[in-house]
Amino acid sequence: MSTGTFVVSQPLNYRGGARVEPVDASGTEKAFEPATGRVIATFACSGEKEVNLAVENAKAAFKLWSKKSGLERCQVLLEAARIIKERKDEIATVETINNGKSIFEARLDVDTCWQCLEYYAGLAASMAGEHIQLPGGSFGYTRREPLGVCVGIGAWNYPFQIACWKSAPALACGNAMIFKPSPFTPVSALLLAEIYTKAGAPPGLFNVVQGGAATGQFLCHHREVAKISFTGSVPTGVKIMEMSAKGVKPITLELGGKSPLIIFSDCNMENAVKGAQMANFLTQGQVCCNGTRVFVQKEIADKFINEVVKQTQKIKLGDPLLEDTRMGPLINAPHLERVLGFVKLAKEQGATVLCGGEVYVPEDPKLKHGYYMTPCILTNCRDDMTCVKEEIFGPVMSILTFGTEAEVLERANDTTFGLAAGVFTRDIQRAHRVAAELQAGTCYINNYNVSPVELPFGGYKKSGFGRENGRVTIEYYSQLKTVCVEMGDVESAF
Ligand SMILES: NC(=O)c1ccc[n+]([C@@H]2O[C@H](COP(=O)([O-])OP(=O)(O)OC[C@H]3O[C@@H](n4cnc5c(N)ncnc54)[C@H](O)[C@@H]3O)[C@@H](O)[C@H]2O)c1
Ligand SMILES: C[N+](C)(C)CCCC=O
Repeated sequence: MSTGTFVVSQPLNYRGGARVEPVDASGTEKAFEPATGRVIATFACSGEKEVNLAVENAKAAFKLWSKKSGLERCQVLLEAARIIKERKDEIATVETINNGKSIFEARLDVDTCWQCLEYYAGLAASMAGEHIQLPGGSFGYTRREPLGVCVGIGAWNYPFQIACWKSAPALACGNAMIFKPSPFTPVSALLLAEIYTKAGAPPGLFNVVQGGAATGQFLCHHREVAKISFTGSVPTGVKIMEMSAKGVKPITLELGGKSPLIIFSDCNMENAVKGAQMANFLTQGQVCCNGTRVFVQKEIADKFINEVVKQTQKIKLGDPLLEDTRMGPLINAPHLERVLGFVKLAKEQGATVLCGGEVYVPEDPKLKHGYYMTPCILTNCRDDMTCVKEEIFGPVMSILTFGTEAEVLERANDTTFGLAAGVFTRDIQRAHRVAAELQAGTCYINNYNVSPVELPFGGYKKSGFGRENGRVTIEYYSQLKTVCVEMGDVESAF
């Protein structure tokens, strides 16, 4: 498949094990190919009736699935992981076309998806409660039980990955899921739905409903939805929290960030430069945990800046489906305008643009309506500038300098966000001391933005709560029942 050729003609909702059109479409949305600006799908948004039907389908599947043993659930997840691996190139291609990230990156994303399914398949088979001995031969035991119908709501930057990171632990624990992708990236979740069905999941176990805020609200308010896992911005996260409070529903919130990356003078310079690029330019900078506030110790600031600018200017930008491309277009025209607006404001507030920050028009004529910009590095930044305080969600790195460890820690933590942080140093004691002090859900030492599925991922402060990946996520998709067993007679108080 090449850029400029893909169109979706099949329905984009999935329920009861098949693609369907919503029964009560309320408005339509268009999905684009950011590389060309072409419309690749026009789809109907789901209304309340369609959401109700998805919940009914999910409930029916939950009845069957929740009775299965952990090993039986493990087998289905392993088969789904195997199919994802087998169809890796196809899934990555669809992701690249609809999101704009390079095919090189999209393939890495797909790896984190089948790995996630394999990981939770393993945990499904070993999930167990406890047995507790009580006086007189009585005893108690705990059962780890599923919650029921869970809702997943996703952002557009990692469409397939978000669907997998939510559904794999949910299904492993015995739940059913209804997933609502971002209306910007509706396509790849359907591939996951078909894969689960092919792998042996009962019809209705994993459903997809399309739409925007209104569809999301129907899902969140639904009486029979037991849990919501949300990935998106802080303002929407606040709304999700309000809706879940009304129904007393547990939620996981994976929200935005403005993470610090601290580079000490004793770092390995080559790795620090690579780390800063990993922290800022994956998926065109549209990454929640990006380390966009790059604090560099004064002694090495000039050398670091020269090197990071040199390496950034070499990044191959263009058609995201070409093998050697490393950065594609941003998600859409309004978002590109927004990111360019941040660069303009940064200049007005006194920052210096060392490279990039401009619209890029590739030579290939079919790409001329795409949403490209050159990766940008800002220096002469201050902590009070908008580019340093707000999540830009684009390829814009702000460099700040610092003197001491105490000073940089205070400045790094001076944010309402707390998703991630990073430190580059050769001093092993300092590395762990700094990681312990950073107020962030994930701290990287001498690397950035790697995502092993074995490690929990999630935020501190306004970046959210709850975790994805890792063993702990089982806690967020299950509940504990205590069974208390009397082996003697009742000693009544009356
Ligand atoms: N922490 C993480 O793991 C993580 C991962 C990816 C993205 N993000 C964050 O996501 C944001 C970018 O994504 P976005 O622009 O899609 O976010 P967004 O908040 O605009 O939308 C996220 C999802 O919520 C839905 N939605 C919007 N309003 C809703 C409502 N009132 N009720 C229910 N659902 C509603 C949208 O349709 C979409 O599916 C960034 O802030 C980024 O940092 C966080
Ligand atoms: C895979 N990453 C790079 C850690 C991103 C996770 C999801 C954030 O937007």
